[in-house]
Formats: sequence, C-alpha cells, structure tokens
Amino acid sequence: MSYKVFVDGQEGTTGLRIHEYLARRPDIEVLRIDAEKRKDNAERARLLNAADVAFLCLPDAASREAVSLVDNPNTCLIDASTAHRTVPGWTFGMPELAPGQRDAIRASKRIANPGCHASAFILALRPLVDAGLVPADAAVSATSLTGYSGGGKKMIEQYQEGGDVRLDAPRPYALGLAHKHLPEMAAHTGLQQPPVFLPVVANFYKGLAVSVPLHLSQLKPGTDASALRHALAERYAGEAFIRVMPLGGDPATVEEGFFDVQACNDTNRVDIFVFANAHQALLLTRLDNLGKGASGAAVQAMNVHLGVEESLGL
Ligand SMILES: NC(=O)C1=CN([C@@H]2O[C@H](COP(=O)(O)OP(=O)(O)OC[C@H]3O[C@@H](n4cnc5c(N)ncnc54)[C@H](OP(=O)(O)O)[C@@H]3O)[C@@H](O)[C@H]2O)C=CC1
Ligand SMILES: CC(=O)N[C@@H](CCC(=O)OP(=O)(O)O)C(=O)O
Repeated sequence: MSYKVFVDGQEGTTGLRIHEYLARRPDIEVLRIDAEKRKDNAERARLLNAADVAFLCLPDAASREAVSLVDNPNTCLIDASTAHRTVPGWTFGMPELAPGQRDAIRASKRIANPGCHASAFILALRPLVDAGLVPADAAVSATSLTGYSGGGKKMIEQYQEGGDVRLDAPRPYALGLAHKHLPEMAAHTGLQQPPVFLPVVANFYKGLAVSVPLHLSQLKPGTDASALRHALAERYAGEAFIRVMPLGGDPATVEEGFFDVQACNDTNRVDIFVFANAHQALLLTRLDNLGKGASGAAVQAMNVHLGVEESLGL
C-alpha cells in the first residue's frame, strides 16, 4: 500500500525536516510543488486534493487558507501551525495525550499538531492533573529554554548571519504574557488557567526544555515528588517516545550538576524529569523542537492516522 503525501510549506524549516523523514519511507509517494509555484493557490489546491495526507508547515494565515482549498473528503490535513489547536472539529495530534487519543487521530481528517513549548508542558502536566495531584485550578508557571530554529527561517537567518552581539546571550520573549501556545496549554492539560509562561531563546540551533516549578503545599495533600513521578511513569508506561527519568535525574545529570537541553536532539523522544527537595518539585521536560516539537510529531501523527507502525521512519 502506498500513500500520497504533500507538504504545503516544503521549503520551510519544519517542511524540510518532514521531507527528511519521508525520504526513508518506501510506503510513501511524496508529491512536490515547483518551488516557484509554492504560493500559487491553484497548484497548492491541486496537490492538497491529490494527497492522502497533507502537512501544513505554514504561518497560521496560510494554514487557514490551505484548509479552505481542500474539498477532497479523503485528504487528511496535519497542521503544524498554531491555527487549529483548540478549534472544534480538529483533533490534537498528540497520541500520548490520554487514552483514546490514538483512536481519535485515526478517525480524524483534521489533525492539529501541538506547539513545541506546549508539547513539553502538556506532557508533564496532563497526567498530574488527571490524577488529581495538581488541582485543575492550580496557578502554575513555566519557563522554556529553546534553540533558535523554533523561530523558523527568519530567526535562523538572523542568528546565523552573526554580527549582533545581543544574540550572544539568551533572550526572554513573549513579555506581554500572551504567547500563542497558552490556549492549548490550558485546553489540553485540563488546567483552568494557562501558566505564566516565559520562553527564552538562546544561541543554539535546536533543543528545548520546559521547566514547571511546583510547591508541594499547593498540590493534593500528601503529594511528594515520588507520587508525581509515579503518576507520570504509570501514564507513559509502554510509550515508545517518552522516558520518565529516575527521580532527581539520570546519573550524568546529577553528577555534572547541569541539565543538557540538547540531549533529545535528532530524536522524536521526550524526557521528563522530576527534581525535588522536601517542599518543592521541579518538572523539567526536554525534546527536540524540530523532532517531537514539530516534524517528528507530525510524522508520528500521520503514522497513527494511517494505522501503520507508529515509529516508522522516526
Ligand atoms: N520551527 C519549529 O520548531 C516549529 C514550527 N512550528 C510551526 O510550523 C509552521 C511552519 O514553521 P517553520 O517551518 O518553522 O516556518 P518557516 O518560516 O521556516 O517556513 C514556512 C514556509 O511557509 C512558506 N509560506 C508562507 N506563506 C505561504 C503561502 N501563502 N503559501 C505557501 N507557502 C507559504 C514560506 O515560504 P518562503 O520560503 O517564501 O518564506 C516558508 O517556506 C509555523 O506555523 C510554525 O509556527 C511548529 C512547531 C515547531
Ligand atoms: C524560538 C521561537 O520563536 N519559537 C516559537 C515556537 C515555535 C513553535 O513550536 O510554535 P508553533 O508550533 O506554535 O508555531 C515561538 O515561541 O513562537
């Protein structure tokens, strides 16, 4: 069985990476658009409607436009943008989200893939909220340290051009406290309010780690760090792409005393850590923003949708 797959936005950062994954797949015929026609709506419509699966690796407005070009009921759209992640009729493309999510992805023709920061946040919090350890009305905060490829072609150019000393140091952003991932962070964790969220971009290509500090006194009475870790490990037992690390970190992290944000790069893996003292815990979740944070996750969602081996090509 061979599937036709088109990437709208094939020349972009996530689109190029998806092509690398697809190149390993004998079961996939890639439909390509001529580079000079990549913004020609008639040509995009032809390819979108010829595809069994089309990835949208576009800015939000162009993604919405792509959706309007599709009239073939068999075309499954997997949108990497922020446009549809909390929109009714769209399925959140995170198979590990909750029991039943794989069936929903399999059945849906409209799949919205999670944002990179949101993926790490949701994977760490959702099992804890579901288990009642973190109350749904908890007020949490989160920080994300990310490589600059998360900002797409423009930001990559800016960093790689060099010559601007301001880019040497990490840069906090989204200071209006309205980052575009906040709605999905609340909607898909079950938290009643989004976190106070501070992303920080720094001068390395890719890799991302989201940290969520928790005061144990604000959790379900009696909750300690091992209860947090246990709930995560129980939820993700058997998941191919999620590792719940030993309490306090793996030996390398503990011995060196520094956290390696890039250790999941070039994988589709997510590592979740719980660090703690007697009164506080810190959830720290890392992934490759271009892997499980974007292109890897999109291919994984496609595999689930098509009913093929979930880790094929990843
Ligand atoms: N980079 C990352 O880590 C992640 C990105 N995402 C999301 O994925 C989407 C794509 O991001 P990314 O690949 O980084 O972005 P890029 O800026 O690298 O690429 C976007 C591509 O879309 C093309 N494009 C823009 N408008 C249109 C249009 N109207 N019709 C057809 N093509 C168009 C651009 O063309 P041109 O070549 O002319 O610029 C470019 O090639 C975004 O919504 C982003 O937010 C999601 C998760 C992580
Ligand atoms: C460094 C940087 O700018 N990163 C992007 C995140 C990219 C991403 O995953 O977001 P979407 O999937 O929602 O596009 C940002 O924080 O806006």
